[in-house]
Amino acid sequence: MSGRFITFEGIDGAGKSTHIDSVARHLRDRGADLVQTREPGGTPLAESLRELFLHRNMDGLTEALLVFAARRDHVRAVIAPALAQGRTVLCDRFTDASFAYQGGGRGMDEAVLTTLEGWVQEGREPDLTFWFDVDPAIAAARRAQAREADRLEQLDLDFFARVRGAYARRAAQAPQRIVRIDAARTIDGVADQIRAELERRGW
Ligand SMILES: Nc1ncnc2c1ncn2[C@@H]1O[C@H](COP(=O)(O)OP(=O)(O)OP(=O)(O)O)[C@@H](O)[C@H]1O
Ligand SMILES: Cc1cn([C@H]2C[C@H](O)[C@@H](COP(=O)(O)O)O2)c(=O)[nH]c1=O
Repeated sequence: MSGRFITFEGIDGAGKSTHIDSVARHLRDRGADLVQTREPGGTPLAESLRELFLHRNMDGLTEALLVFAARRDHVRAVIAPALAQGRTVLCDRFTDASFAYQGGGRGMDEAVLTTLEGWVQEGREPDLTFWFDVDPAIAAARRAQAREADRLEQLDLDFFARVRGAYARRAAQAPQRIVRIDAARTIDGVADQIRAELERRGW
């Protein structure tokens, strides 16, 4: 039996990383054999591409080609084998981020992204995606408290408003898969929403 593939999405600083470990604990306590990973990244090659992606200037198409190249290696080497073994994969970002950042944020043609998605994923997509939705100004304030900004995090609020809008459109297109989390709430309030969704699914 194929394992479950769960992804975590949202604008930078929405709070995804804060909650992935507790989702992992919740699922392990219920017997899941887990793989925790992230994008861009998750393999030595994809982590090298991540460093280039986060720190070198490039246009939207180059960004898309890099994240999908990293994804191809990650899917082949980590995600597909784990799912084939019946393991649960928790991934901090996946292809929804490409539609949100390169599509919504950079204005890339979605048809190009859809073609890359088809080549790279060969029909595989997440079973469940938690979309951490928060106002870009709140996310920016959280990031400013937490760390130095990387290349994308230095972009303005309009960029993140476009990214957020693209996530909202993706969620509307896939309401069974993409679950909106109100990430403006307290950390405990966000954790409650996630736990409720996992329990609703009996996971
Ligand atoms: N609900 C919340 N309320 C207040 N602060 C929060 C909340 N969730 C997370 N934070 C804080 O905001 C900062 C960013 O959180 P986190 O790193 O989890 O975001 P992220 O979505 O993973 O960001 P990125 O995608 O850029 O890595 C951290 O300092 C975290 O402690
Ligand atoms: C997968 C993916 C990611 N991005 C962007 C989104 C973030 O700004 C960074 C990753 O950093 P994080 O700390 O892991 O959130 O990369 C993107 O633009 N396109 C993608 O497909």
